[in-house]
Amino acid sequence: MTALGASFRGQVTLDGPSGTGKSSVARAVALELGAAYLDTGAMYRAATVAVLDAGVDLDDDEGIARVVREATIGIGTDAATEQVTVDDVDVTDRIRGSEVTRAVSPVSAVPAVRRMLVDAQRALVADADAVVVEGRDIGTVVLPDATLKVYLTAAPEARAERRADQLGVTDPARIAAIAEDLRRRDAHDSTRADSPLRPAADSVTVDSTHWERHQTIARIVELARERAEQ
Ligand SMILES: Nc1ncnc2c1ncn2[C@@H]1O[C@H](COP(=O)(O)OP(=O)(O)O)[C@@H](O)[C@H]1O
Ligand SMILES: Nc1ccn([C@@H]2O[C@H](COP(=O)(O)OP(=O)(O)O)[C@@H](O)[C@H]2O)c(=O)n1
Repeated sequence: MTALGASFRGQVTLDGPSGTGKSSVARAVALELGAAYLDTGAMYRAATVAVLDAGVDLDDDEGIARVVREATIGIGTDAATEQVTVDDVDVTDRIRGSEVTRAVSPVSAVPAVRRMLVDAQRALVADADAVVVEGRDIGTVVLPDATLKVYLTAAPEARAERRADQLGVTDPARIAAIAEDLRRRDAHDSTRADSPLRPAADSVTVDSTHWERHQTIARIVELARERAEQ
């Protein structure tokens, strides 16, 4: 049957390092496929807000796990809206701030935190006929039987430039600091013991270095429709 206009049923996972375009691309792919959407990074960021507000040390794995267990993280699966809450307080803007960005990798490396959030992620998408889920371990751990697994990459310079543009930063010294921050977080995410960032064996790598955003979106929609028809 023809792919054009056909409704998509299945799961698409999008993993990759920071600044490759996962969030913006995944949301657009979900809208185009008429699918639900889950930003798992936003969940780890919300957990980090709870940890920071509790004043727990970032070396204290047990303390971190206790705070995250007691926090109620609210996140929707509608690609058209973005709202994240912690204990009913809206943290949608705060989770993108530099304080949270600096602390999120150590919080997300705590195995007990990952177990809680992975369970929550599976529950959130369990009833969806079609869903796009993005993060670091979605194809490898959260949804190992997904219809299509994409590993999104881009050259480090392109990623830093995109993040700088997104934040409205033009000063070369600040762009260099953003690049260093991405490098440090990717190294932390890729080398942690529990569910490190890596491509799933059955993933398709999409390199967006020389592509416009719309080209990346079109390629992933095409791959998803092809896969769903097989
Ligand atoms: N292919 C692309 N070319 C140029 N800019 C892009 C591309 N993909 C995404 N962007 C931009 O890069 C920035 C970072 O994207 P984002 O979706 O936040 O990445 P991630 O979720 O992987 O960290 C956004 O401003 C986005 O619009
Ligand atoms: N599935 C996921 C998603 C995010 N994360 C963690 O959460 C952090 C923030 O994820 P994000 O997707 O919001 O980050 P960006 O790529 O948008 O910068 C990552 O650096 C990881 O440390 C994770 O461990 N597992």
